[in-house]
Amino acid sequence: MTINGKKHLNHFSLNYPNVAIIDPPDAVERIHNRVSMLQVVNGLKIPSHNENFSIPKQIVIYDCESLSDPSNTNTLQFPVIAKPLVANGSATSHQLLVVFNTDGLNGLKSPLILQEFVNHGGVVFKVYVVGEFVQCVKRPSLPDISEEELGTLGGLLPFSQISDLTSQGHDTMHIEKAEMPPSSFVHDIANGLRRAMKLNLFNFDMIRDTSAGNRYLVIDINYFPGYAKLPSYETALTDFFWEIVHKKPSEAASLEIKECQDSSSDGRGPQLP
Ligand SMILES: Nc1ncnc2c1ncn2[C@@H]1O[C@H](COP(=O)(O)OP(=O)(O)OP(=O)(O)O)[C@@H](O)[C@H]1O
Ligand SMILES: [Mg+2]
Repeated sequence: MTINGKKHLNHFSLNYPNVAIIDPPDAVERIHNRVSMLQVVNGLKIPSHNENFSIPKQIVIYDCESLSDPSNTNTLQFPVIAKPLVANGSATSHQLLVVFNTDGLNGLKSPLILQEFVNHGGVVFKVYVVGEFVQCVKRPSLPDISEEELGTLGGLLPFSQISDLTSQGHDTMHIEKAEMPPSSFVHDIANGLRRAMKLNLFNFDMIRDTSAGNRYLVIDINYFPGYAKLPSYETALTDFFWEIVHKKPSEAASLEIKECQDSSSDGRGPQLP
């Protein structure tokens, strides 16, 4: 059954008043677009830390002809990553390219976003969220691109070929050595995103700027990611679902997300932590 939009959701909830809506479809839809996905990060307020977070500079291109006008792209510094605007799990929406100079812009297909590539030591921090459960893991990422290399590279390269650029591409020592971001910082961002997006089951990718060790950039948010890569995912997910199934509507009334989704008025049943 497809639930596509609020009208259907309300209809569904009225017919099945004891069914809990874990995450509303319109909130999931928001992270299927790489612009609205990261807007939420820009608006996020968390307690102060020595670390700060933002998103990489990016622009959206709806029409590739506009790429031939330098005034549309000269706010960005090369290299940039070209990402399809839509990020919905389809194979084409995850075909990314690194563009090294203006020549490379000719080979792109719209609609897309152009996002500045930030050197980050070849490590991405993947933060998994399951309700109030938060866990950060390190994973290999693209290698840094030096200014010297940049001058020698062609117009653009698909991601699959980037890891061959440097010897770091196949070496995992740098991942083991990489320091984790402070746990309280990660938790504050995760909880802030969970509330702002009104989603419980997602992960986000964060990188640490090599040139400023306390600067983190959120680059991607995925709904219901492959949790199998997360150690202990079975208990995190079963605890979460157990709590939902056993939570009475009256208990749910005091939960934070309830502020944003009034279940008593639309008959959706219990809302979630
Ligand atoms: N701005 C950036 N600077 C440097 N590296 C980046 C940047 N954006 C993305 N990357 C690298 O590219 C990878 C894929 O990017 P991203 O997650 O945005 O694409 P995706 O298609 O949504 O990927 P996935 O299918 O893993 O969710 C990241 O994990 C990271 O290694
Ligand atoms: Mg993604």
